[in-house]
Amino acid sequence: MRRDVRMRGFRERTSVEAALAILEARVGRLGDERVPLVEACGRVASEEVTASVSVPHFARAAMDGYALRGEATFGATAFAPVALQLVGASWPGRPFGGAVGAREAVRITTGAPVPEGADAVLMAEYADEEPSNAARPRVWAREAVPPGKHVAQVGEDLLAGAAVVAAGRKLRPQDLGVLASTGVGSVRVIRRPSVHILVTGDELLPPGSIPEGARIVDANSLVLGALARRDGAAEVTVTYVADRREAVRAAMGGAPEDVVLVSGGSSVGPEDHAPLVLAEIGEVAVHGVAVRPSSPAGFGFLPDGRAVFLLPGNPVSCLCAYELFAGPSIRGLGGLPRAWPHRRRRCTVGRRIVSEIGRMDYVRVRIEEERVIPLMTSGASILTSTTRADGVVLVPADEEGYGEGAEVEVLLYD
Ligand SMILES: Nc1nc2c(c(=O)[nH]1)N[C@H]1C(S)=C(S)[C@@H](COP(=O)(O)OP(=O)(O)OC[C@H]3O[C@@H](n4cnc5c(N)ncnc54)[C@H](O)[C@@H]3O)O[C@H]1N2
Ligand code: MOO
Repeated sequence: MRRDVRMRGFRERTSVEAALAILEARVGRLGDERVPLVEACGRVASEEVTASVSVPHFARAAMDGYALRGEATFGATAFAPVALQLVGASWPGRPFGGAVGAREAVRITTGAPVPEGADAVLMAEYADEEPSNAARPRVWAREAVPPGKHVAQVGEDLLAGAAVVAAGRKLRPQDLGVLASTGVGSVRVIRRPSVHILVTGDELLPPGSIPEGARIVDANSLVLGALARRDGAAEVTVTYVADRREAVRAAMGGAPEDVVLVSGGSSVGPEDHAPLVLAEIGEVAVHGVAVRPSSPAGFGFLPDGRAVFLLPGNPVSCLCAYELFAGPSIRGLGGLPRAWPHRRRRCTVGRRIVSEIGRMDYVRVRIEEERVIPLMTSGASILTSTTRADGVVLVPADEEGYGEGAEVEVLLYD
């Protein structure tokens, strides 16, 4: 779709739902790569991993004591202990080589292989060993142990063939431990997207500068970069682009990253080149959304299908447009859930939240004594409205806001 809305304004605006449906249909998951387990935490498994061996793969002692045949201890009590011949020892990594006979026992420590012939472990607390200088040392059992007692059977933790992680699993620290215990050293995970932030605006100075004259300091690249990393982006590159069409075209066309975020220049002013350039080199799918703020937001696609997001320059609009459209797409590319990652809290409206039918509203709110208070703010250039707020309430297009006492869900900023 080619259209130049500059200085004409938006005739119609796309609903947020329709815009999201386009993104869902067109921005799929990236391919996968193999990474060593030490780098796999937080990554999303691209395929199911099954255990090729059981864990443990040998029966092992769960207590320090004596491996024996449970039957041999039947009837043993503190008053009538049963004597067993001590024939050796089994240590973790250094098993007992022989077999345990009917009235024999082997000294064993936790984690050591239970020798052939033995089926139970008598805890050291219930045994008395004869001094080791005895010719044929014996151990006295003061308690009976049934067969199986204190023996971890083969596959008790995990059976060979069982699923260890499912495809789509965001790997937890303990997943890495289980994978390693089955002999796995690396895992296939979904690639994390790279993101290029194109910052337009001749008035902008890079972060770290002191604002002076008519020049202000770029805030959007920091906000966008941090949001993209939150959403799983691997690398984030920032480029400052002059408000000239050729410069915007060169930057947008030359970006090799998986996603391009354009900050500013998205609206209908004569210097708003980004939508036009995108239409020239690719396709504008949406420009102008029924949402406040960030109504001039849009997005489209480069010829190879990579998404370009047109984010309004006003900092709150930029943040809002990112959260609505770019965030779900970046998460989706990396195999993460598209839904907003914010914690949510249900609260009662303490002061009326005003909205307009026909557009979604992104309302910054404070939570005071569990009551939701919308921040009175004059516009989308007031970035401190988002630092003073505890979170945001999204009012759908078919709601006229919420009256005092209504229950709403707050998406928390922290
Ligand atoms: N005739 C119309 N004018 C405007 C409309 C409209 O519908 N019709 N929409 C307004 C709305 S809403 C917004 S939002 C802005 C969006 O415009 P742009 O995306 O073209 O943004 P800029 O003009 O480049 O900048 C707007 C504002 O934000 C400041 N800015 C820009 N980049 C940054 C940055 N990286 N860090 C901090 N601040 C930034 C910039 O200096 C401007 O003050 O259009 C309205 N106009
Ligand atoms: O939405 Mo503009 O996006 O209000 O400042």
